[in-house]
Amino acid sequence: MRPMLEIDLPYILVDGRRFRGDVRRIEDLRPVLMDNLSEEGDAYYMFRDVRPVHETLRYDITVMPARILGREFIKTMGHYHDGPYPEIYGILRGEAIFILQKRAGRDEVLDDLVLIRAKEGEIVRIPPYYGHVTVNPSKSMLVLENIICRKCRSDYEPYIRMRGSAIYVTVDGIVRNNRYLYVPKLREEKPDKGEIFSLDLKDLLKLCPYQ
Ligand SMILES: O=P(O)(O)OC[C@H]1O[C@H](O)[C@H](O)[C@@H](O)[C@@H]1O
Repeated sequence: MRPMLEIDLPYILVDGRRFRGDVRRIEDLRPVLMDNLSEEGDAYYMFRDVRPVHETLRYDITVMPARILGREFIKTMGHYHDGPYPEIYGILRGEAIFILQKRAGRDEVLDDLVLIRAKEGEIVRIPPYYGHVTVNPSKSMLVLENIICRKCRSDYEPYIRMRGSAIYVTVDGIVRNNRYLYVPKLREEKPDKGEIFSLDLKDLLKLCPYQ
């Protein structure tokens, strides 16, 4: 069942419990943005461990108000995981574009690039070894839920070094990031229907391989 959620930034109430989020600022996003920007302010809010799932898994909520940064729609920093950890996202409110990419040995050479458009009531799975960025391409607030293995750490360095993912989602459409040396043809995939709390625990436990 989806959580009862009230948003009063920088706080949220999840099933009646109040949490204060960690804030990702526009200044933090600067190194991964297409355009050079002098703007400042809050970009998005990350609320971690806000509902129990299982001792090995963490459930987070991310709230990203709509905003345009230069020509780009607001997005997450982007990261790879430090091991073979998949991740599952659900869209609680709004619309999202997920950009997934898989490296072929070096940060600047990819062997897969995938775009997934998802809206409220849909699920997106991040496979092991895929880096991922989530964009809010709309005029409304995006609210995401995600479940991830507690052991998993995020590696932001490749996204900072490459100045974001291989493509940017802008008001003029998709723009290629020319810092990448080789990028395969962009594939578009569909999300699944559903909410992550309706998934089987057996399915969710696959998020923590080898335990
Ligand atoms: O870590 P970022 O690229 O900024 O993305 C933001 C989100 O990423 C992960 O999925 C975390 O589990 C979330 O807690 C976080 O809010």
